[in-house]
Amino acid sequence: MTEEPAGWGTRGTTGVSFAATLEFDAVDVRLGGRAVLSQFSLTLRPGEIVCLLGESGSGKSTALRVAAGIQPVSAGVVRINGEIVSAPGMTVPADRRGIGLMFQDFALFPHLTVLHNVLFGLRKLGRSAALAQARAALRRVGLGDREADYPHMLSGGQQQRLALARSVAPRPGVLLLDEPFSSLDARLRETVREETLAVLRETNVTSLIVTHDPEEAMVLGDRVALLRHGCIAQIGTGAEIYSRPIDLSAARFFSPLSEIEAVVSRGMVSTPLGDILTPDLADGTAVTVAIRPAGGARLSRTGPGAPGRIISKRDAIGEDICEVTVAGLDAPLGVRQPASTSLAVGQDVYVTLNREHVLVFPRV
Ligand SMILES: Nc1ncnc2c1ncn2[C@@H]1O[C@H](COP(=O)(O)OP(=O)(O)OP(=O)(O)O)[C@@H](O)[C@H]1O
Repeated sequence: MTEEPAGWGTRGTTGVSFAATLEFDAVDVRLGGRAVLSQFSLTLRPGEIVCLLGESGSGKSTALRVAAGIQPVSAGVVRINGEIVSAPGMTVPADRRGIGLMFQDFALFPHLTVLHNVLFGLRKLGRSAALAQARAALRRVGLGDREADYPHMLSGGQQQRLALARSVAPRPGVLLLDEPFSSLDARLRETVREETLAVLRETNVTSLIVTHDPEEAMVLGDRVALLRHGCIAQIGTGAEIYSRPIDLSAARFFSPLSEIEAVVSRGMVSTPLGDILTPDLADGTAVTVAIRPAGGARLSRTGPGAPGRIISKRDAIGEDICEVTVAGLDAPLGVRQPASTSLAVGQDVYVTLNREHVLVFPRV
């Protein structure tokens, strides 16, 4: 097992795929008598990267298995490049869909060398073309000098790179990735994620990535689809979903929130942290005001602002994570802000809201 992985290969040297469209059209999947996917519709444009984000059990992996042809559908159709590949009673098998798969456990063949793991997916090519394509893919992920090794001789990060090389070497039209970084430690994950994204961009392969990590989805996806109970609750760019979540539960998915209940009066809601204009809501509407720890409120030693007191403070890398009591609030307010030596537990501070990171949802 190698502890320190070597760097990745030269960017821009991956073969290019003929990117395909992938379309789920009103797909239902029933398992064990329950609806796991329900009227699930989603279209990926050629070369687009879409992340499926959702709670455990929301149906993300099932959607991926449907696209892969491993899971039959109970209703609806799936099309790849306009051709129906799944319909009730008809499932084109995975190896005839022009897709690549990458799973969280990498699913490498332990008894095959690094090179033969990649060659496995290139059996349809002639020997010399397959070798050239496999070696180019291995060089691109920085494993050009490891082709005779076996997977167990690679570090976790290198195994991930081998899995990526193996899945893009055949130049699939669609690549399906299920939690591809979840087995890597946090330090490695960021680099591997960046380089994987570079490879996906270079190959221009249409990619559907399953993740339960909102930050990962925002970093990777051209669009992010938020799945809830087997159908898409919201879809948009990561920034759109983060800044304009459709409801409180979508907002909670991205970060913990401090929540204040209030009622709209004269076009605004009054909170212990100040007034918030709500021109789109009728007077008398009961709302939840949700404040994000990162950016929602700011602490300073001098006013203006609502007076509060820091009751806990943790040091994250470059950030302070504080809890602040404010008169009139039922629970302490969570605030993350750039690290400052001037803030300490027990200290009196002033709290100001940043409207851009404060969300107001009508209560249902
Ligand atoms: N073979 C099966 N029989 C019955 N229920 C199943 C079967 N496979 C999956 N399910 C159920 O379907 C639901 C969705 O599963 P799925 O694996 O797609 O969710 P997920 O969003 O990928 O979750 P996770 O993030 O935990 O992997 C879950 O409630 C699961 O228990």
